[in-house]
Amino acid sequence: MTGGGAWGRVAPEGRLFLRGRGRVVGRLAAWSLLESAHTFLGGYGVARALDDGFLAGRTATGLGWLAAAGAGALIGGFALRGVFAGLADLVEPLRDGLVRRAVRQALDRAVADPAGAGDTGAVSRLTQQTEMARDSFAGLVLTARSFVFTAVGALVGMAALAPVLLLVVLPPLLLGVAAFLATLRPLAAVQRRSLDTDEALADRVGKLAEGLRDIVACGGRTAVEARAEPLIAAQERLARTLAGWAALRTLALGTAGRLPVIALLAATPWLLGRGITAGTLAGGLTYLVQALLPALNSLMTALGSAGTRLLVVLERFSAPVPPDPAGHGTLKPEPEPEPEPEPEPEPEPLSSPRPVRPRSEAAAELRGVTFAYGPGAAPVLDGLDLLVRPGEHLAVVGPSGIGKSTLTALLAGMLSPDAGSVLVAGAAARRETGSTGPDPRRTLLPQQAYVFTGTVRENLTHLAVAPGTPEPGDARVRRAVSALGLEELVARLGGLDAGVSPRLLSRGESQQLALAAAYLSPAPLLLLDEATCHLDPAAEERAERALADRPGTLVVVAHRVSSAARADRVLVLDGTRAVCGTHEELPARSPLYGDLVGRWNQAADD
Ligand SMILES: Nc1ncnc2c1ncn2[C@@H]1O[C@H](COP(=O)(O)OP(=O)(O)OP(=O)(O)O)[C@@H](O)[C@H]1O
Repeated sequence: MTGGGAWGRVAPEGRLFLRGRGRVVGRLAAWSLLESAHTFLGGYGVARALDDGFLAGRTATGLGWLAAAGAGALIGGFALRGVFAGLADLVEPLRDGLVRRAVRQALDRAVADPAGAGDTGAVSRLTQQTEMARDSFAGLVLTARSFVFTAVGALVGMAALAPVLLLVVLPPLLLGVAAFLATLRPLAAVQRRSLDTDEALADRVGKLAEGLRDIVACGGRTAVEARAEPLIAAQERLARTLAGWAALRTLALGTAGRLPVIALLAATPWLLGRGITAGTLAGGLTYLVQALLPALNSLMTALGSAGTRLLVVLERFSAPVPPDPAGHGTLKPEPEPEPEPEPEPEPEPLSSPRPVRPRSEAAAELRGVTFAYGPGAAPVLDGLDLLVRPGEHLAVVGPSGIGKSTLTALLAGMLSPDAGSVLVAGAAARRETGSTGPDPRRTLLPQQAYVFTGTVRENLTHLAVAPGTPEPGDARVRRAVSALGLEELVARLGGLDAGVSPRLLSRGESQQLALAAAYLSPAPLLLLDEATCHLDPAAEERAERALADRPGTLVVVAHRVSSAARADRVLVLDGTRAVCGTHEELPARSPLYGDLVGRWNQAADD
């Protein structure tokens, strides 16, 4: 929406509001007229005091005229009292009307979307924004009225002193005011867009912050950055535009405020030549410097700040209430760029130009790894050796808190060992600081699945998006969906290009989407840290088999014995001891594993 559009919606309502309040406006105008008398007397008194009094040697007359000007100031003060009383009658009904409207909007939204998060902006509209509108409106009425009646008093005064003064003063004054007024609409439009973009950015960054750990762990930085960047760039552009308009406004203010004074001073010899007296000149300057310019200054400041603020706030109140199942409020961010068309032909999984491990080396290796969370803490892993073969499916089991997640974090390069080394594809596991984008060597899926607001397709392919690598094509995405058995879920969500709202998904459904994303990831090593814990045994089996069949190595932190039984080998963590072997041979070598299997079988028999 543009500022012009906002104005178009707000202006008729504003006219309607004022039309119903003719008497209040009339009372305000009457009090303000008294202010004009004050302005008139200010300049006229000075001119007469000089010409008829002090310069003519009649000091008493001069003092008399100055006293008259002073009395004008008293009248002005009295008038202002009446103005404030009238102002309350105009401003309070506006506030009441806005409060009523905010409540109606919140109710309408709740009725339109009973399952939604509700109108989250209603409280702000009811409190802060209503007060903001009231203050801005009061300030605007006060200054606009003051300017109009001061200008009337000053211009009538100049005309009474010598109409030729108007010839000199009016052109620069009108030029500056016109230039200033011309900046108002574009400025409001930019401010409105800037506010929208700022809110959209805050919304997006807030959501990203919630899943930051998972984004880093899953190597989703590039995909996430690609989505936030257009908003940041738009905000930067708007800030520059705003600064440009603000500079123009300052220039206009300077023209209207200072140029008439300079013009009057520059025209002094010409004016004196046409019989204008020193007192008349002093009176003209008094009108400009003491009345017109301060009033103009206040008006422009109020219009520039309170005016545009009022426009933006009122526009929010007059916004229709759209059904918003995602609960994102009524504001629209800058449109995001259309996604690039999908390149064809599509590459096969793992055949991307990224680093591919040589077949001969270990997929991952721990050599004498010791790790503790802190210098004084007991080590979680102590001298652990482990070699994960290329293409192997390894399950890690052990009691809660034994160090399974710590092990996957070391393999994911998120932690560094205190002693020993961790290698992935033959190189140190630690990710280089500053590296961005999906990790080309491995993908870690934590228990808390990362699903973001975007399309189903984006949620499935974000781990496969990297600079220089084409996105997976439709056929590959559908293969992943079918391998994981997600056809029904994808259909229910509305297809690959339908939007996903993470809060509407169950934890199991989120995990299934994340698993499909891992399936499409080209990284040769997949690390699943209880990433199937919200799936039923059948869905878990299907997912694990699909991921194990995918070219590459799979390490799974298993929370069911059935999951371990499917793996090529099982690593049992038991205290600081670790035993590794096949599901069949392990019960004889690890009492803990034997116990686990025994209890599992018994539960199955029951
Ligand atoms: N960030 C941390 N700071 C300090 N201690 C930690 C931290 N993370 C884990 N620990 C501790 O390290 C030990 C191993 O934790 P870890 O999460 O690796 O175990 P786990 O086997 O994965 O447990 P679970 O099966 O419950 O997830 C636990 O005692 C845990 O309390």
